[in-house]
Amino acid sequence: MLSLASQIETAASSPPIDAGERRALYDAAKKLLNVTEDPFDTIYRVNNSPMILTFSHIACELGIFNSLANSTVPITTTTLAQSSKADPLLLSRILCFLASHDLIMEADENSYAATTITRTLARPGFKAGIAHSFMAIMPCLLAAPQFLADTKYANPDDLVHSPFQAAHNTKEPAFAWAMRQPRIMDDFNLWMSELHDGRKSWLDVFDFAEHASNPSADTLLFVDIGGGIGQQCALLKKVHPKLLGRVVLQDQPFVIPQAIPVEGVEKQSYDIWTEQPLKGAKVYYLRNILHDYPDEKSITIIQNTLSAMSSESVLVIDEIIIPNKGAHSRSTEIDMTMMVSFASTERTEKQWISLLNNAGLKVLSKKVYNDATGQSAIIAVPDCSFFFPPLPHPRISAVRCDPSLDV
Ligand SMILES: C[S@@+](CC[C@H](N)C(=O)[O-])C[C@H]1O[C@@H](n2cnc3c(N)ncnc32)[C@H](O)[C@@H]1O
Repeated sequence: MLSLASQIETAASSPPIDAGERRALYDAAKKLLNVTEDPFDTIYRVNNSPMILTFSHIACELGIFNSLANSTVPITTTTLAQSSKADPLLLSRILCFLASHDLIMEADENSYAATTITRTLARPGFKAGIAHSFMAIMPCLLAAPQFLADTKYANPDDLVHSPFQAAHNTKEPAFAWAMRQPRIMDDFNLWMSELHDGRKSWLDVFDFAEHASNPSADTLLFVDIGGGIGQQCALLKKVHPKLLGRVVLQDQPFVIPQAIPVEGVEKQSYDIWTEQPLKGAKVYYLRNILHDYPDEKSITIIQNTLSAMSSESVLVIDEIIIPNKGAHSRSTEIDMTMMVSFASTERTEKQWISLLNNAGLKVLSKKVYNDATGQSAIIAVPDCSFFFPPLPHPRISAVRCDPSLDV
């Protein structure tokens, strides 16, 4: 055992560079931690976990991670107090806490330096993520126990009656409320951009060009329904710059003006509770929309889209699929966030299939593109057999004969 401990020490002082090797070592170390943790360590870790978020947020606001990350030499508490304008005594206590949790390194008495974690926390998008979690989500988590007790532990499914409304003292849905909070929206958008920037996306697992099959300039190529500020339209244009056809971003009237300007992307105000006005697009796309709503409302959104689909159309649903067994903590954490802030849900594979079938869709394929979160592209078309008289849909007839494609 001693030799294993010293091997771990060696690995810690010189971690592998290869991403795969690092991940394997990290996963193994986590397993080891879980089985070796002393009960007192467990209870203190659980009890005090909100402190990490709280004081990381405070340190971000004071610019501590940035100052350390930008310096090649350790910085004293006095200098950090001068640059942050915080009381040196207060700051010394916060720095001591951060160092004890390895978020920064104690180089000497009252002197600190950056670690890999410090540099991570100094990234603008990650800082924004911390601020968003602290200011928007944490109050909902605090309100959740009383809210769930008051509602007799019913599964929250009303987006204007969730811990969010109790926490933020509002009657509005979370998004409508957030739109009037510039700091929250700025942090959220920055955080979402950082989360998805340069990472795998649905376009890595869905062959858009093949599906579009030689579009012309006026082909309605892509409609991103509830597409927010238009990151996926921008991504599509970046990945397929030469593809002809119309790319349309749809969202609420107050969101559309905030969309990022991208040449060739049309913007349209559209309300998802009404029939889709753009008919016969090659690809309709819903990303992180259905997880905001319970099944009944999700079915309405899907059917409003379905009514516009032609035999050439597919619906791409870009959402987390939680495996029926063995979910990753990243996806269950997002599920809890959905519960407390939108009274909504991430869905398991079984729940997705049931929802989509009930909405009159047939799933052609589902492809996971982020193993940790289970974020996936679900490709679906109208299920002709659901309708009477049946709709002609060439893709369906082929698929329906091949039970191996059933997911
Ligand atoms: C969780 S965000 C997802 C945004 C984007 N699809 C993405 O994945 O980044 C939900 C989006 O749905 C939009 N939305 C909410 N209610 C809507 C409505 N009634 N009509 C159209 N869009 C709506 C919001 O404005 C927001 O942009």
